[in-house]
Amino acid sequence: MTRPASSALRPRRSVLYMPASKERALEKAKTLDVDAIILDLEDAVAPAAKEAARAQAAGAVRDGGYGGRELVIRINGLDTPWGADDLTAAAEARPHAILVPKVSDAAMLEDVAGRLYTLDPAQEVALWAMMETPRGILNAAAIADATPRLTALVMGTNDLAKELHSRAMPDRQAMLTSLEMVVLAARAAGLAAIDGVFGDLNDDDGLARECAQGVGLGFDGKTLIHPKQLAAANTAFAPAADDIADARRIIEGWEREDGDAKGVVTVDGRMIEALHVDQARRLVALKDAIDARG
Ligand SMILES: CC(C)(COP(=O)(O)OP(=O)(O)OC[C@H]1O[C@@H](n2cnc3c(N)ncnc32)[C@H](O)[C@@H]1OP(=O)(O)O)[C@@H](O)C(=O)NCCC(=O)NCCSC(=O)C[C@H](O)C(=O)O
Ligand SMILES: [Mg+2]
Repeated sequence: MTRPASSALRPRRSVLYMPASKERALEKAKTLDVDAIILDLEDAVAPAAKEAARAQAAGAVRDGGYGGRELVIRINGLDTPWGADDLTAAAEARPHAILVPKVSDAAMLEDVAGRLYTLDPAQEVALWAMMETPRGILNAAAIADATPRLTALVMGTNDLAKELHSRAMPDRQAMLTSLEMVVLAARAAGLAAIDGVFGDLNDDDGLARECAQGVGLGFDGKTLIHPKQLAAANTAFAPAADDIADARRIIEGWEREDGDAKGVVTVDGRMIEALHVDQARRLVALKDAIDARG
């Protein structure tokens, strides 16, 4: 089985949550410089508003108008009164992906994938998994391999901190093991890895530091909660101009020196092997994908 088309390399620098109950936010998202949008039916929506939010999320996806932005609906868990109907409505609306909350083991995701198969046998809709429970983190590798529908793992650092009984610490020290395990699992299975949210809307320096840390850990992008956070993530997770120029020099040097035949060459005095060329090509492809999104 192949992965859904939305698993192709695409920018996920900025992934913005919005409560699907907020019509104004859904409309505003059409104008924002954002790579992906999560229409939330779960924790940001009060129980009394769940059904209206579900209808509004499905309607927004069906009506479109979001251009090249990736559209994701976060459903409620299948163990809640809303989860099964959310899954049906989301699958029928055909977003790029459905985000499953609080995934604790592979069986949970297999269950969702099994139900989704009857709703979307052509497998157009991908699955994303929230990594936000201690069991989920411990099972990260098995979750990442649970179904070919899965294309991204998303950190849920708020729920995880709650479950761990951990405290906010400098540089997210209490989260580091979990963050690294999720990046490891995602990379081993060829999935995207998206970092958790930064909750303080007035701390621009803190957001920039946390984005830089996410880049360093290997994440593809960051989940966000407000439009004012977009620029920081778009900048931090995009390849820098110097890195792109360097990548192009590596690719050109490799081709000029016939690296495929030699196995190893030097470019500007540096040893270059095929792995460096792969890295360089990935960076250039990401930059092209960002430019193509417009
Ligand atoms: C945090 C907010 C509740 C703040 O709302 P508000 O005070 O209304 O913001 P502003 O007045 O500053 O809004 C200015 C304009 O921007 C639009 N807006 C605001 N937020 C969003 C958004 N997220 N997406 C799109 N547009 C947004 C407003 O409509 C205003 O527009 P205009 O009228 O044209 O000027 C609010 O930002 C918010 O609800 N954020 C999202 C909260 C959310 O979705 N939370 C759930 C995900 S977090 C989570 O669960 C993580 C994970 O599971 C874990 O465990 O860690
Ligand atoms: Mg959560």
